[in-house]
Amino acid sequence: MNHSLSVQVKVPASTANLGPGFDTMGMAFQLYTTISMQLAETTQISLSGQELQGLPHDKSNLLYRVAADLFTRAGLPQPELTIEVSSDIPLTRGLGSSAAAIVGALVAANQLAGEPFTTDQLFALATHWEGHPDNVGASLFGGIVVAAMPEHPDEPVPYLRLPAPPLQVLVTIPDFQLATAKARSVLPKNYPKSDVIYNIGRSSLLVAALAQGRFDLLKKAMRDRIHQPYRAGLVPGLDEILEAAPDHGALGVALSGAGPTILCFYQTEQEKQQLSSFIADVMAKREITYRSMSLLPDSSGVQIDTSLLSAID
Ligand SMILES: Nc1ncnc2c1ncn2[C@@H]1O[C@H](COP(=O)(O)OP(=O)(O)OP(=O)(O)O)[C@@H](O)[C@H]1O
Ligand SMILES: N[C@@H](CCO)C(=O)O
Repeated sequence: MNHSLSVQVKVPASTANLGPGFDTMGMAFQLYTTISMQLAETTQISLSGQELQGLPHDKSNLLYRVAADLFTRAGLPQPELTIEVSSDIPLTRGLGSSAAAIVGALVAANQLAGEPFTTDQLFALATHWEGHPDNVGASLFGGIVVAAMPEHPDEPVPYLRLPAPPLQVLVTIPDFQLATAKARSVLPKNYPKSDVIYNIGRSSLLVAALAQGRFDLLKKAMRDRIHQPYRAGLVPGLDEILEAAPDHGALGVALSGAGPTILCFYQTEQEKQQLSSFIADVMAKREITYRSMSLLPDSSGVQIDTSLLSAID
């Protein structure tokens, strides 16, 4: 355990699924949560920024629980920690806030614990906490990560990373929260074979299209029958935007993660303007307030900055 180390990590937001790649594909964004962590006499958690309002300041905070679990798994005593966190990632909106928190807490705690775990082991731990590898993989490695759940909990997460595509993303973030657990509770237990085949075809095509830069295929490859149709009832306007955004400038369109954020890929300013006014019309018809952001993919994944406290004292 390194008592004199202070570590700061900067973790990107992410989108999951990209349409058909349910629980399998993630892409990181240049929008970040920053976490500083050091060993202390008593645990203190300070949160700054609008996005983190209402989260707990005690040991029930997700960041502390994840960090403390890493210490236990490393055979170390429960730590007392000073944690400072600030975030620009909207909470519970489908932009991977929980994945960024989990990845940040694991990576920071691993540094303080003397790096007992490899990055691939941290990926497995993050997947265990989040329940699926898509958002956490993107936050950890950056770019696009394609990953599958391991067949046994002790096995590594099989994954491949693709470079971030040279595309921009317009995210439409409705002014309401949608917890992942709720958005998963509306999904059926079983699917018709035709829907499963539909999604296998499209997610395979999507990975190949992204790998070869064939962005003309995104419109067709990003369609989905496994989760978006069931979640449409929770996200007003989603159906219409999924259907018509490609006719209004989108190269491809999907629900971001579990929603309610909707993402559209675009390349030119003209496409962005066209999309923005189409989405404004759809949302106005349903009286849904929202904010938009233009985001770029992140290629770096989690970034670690360590300093010895004695050096800065
Ligand atoms: N920085 C943070 N510190 C502590 N807890 C956090 C932090 N960020 C997120 N969380 C926890 O994660 C919850 C949100 O997780 P949830 O999976 O519902 O949404 P999301 O991760 O933003 O969206 P999605 O998984 O669809 O991309 C918050 O309610 C909070 O409990
Ligand atoms: N793949 C997950 C992402 C949200 O955590 C879902 O769609 O439920």
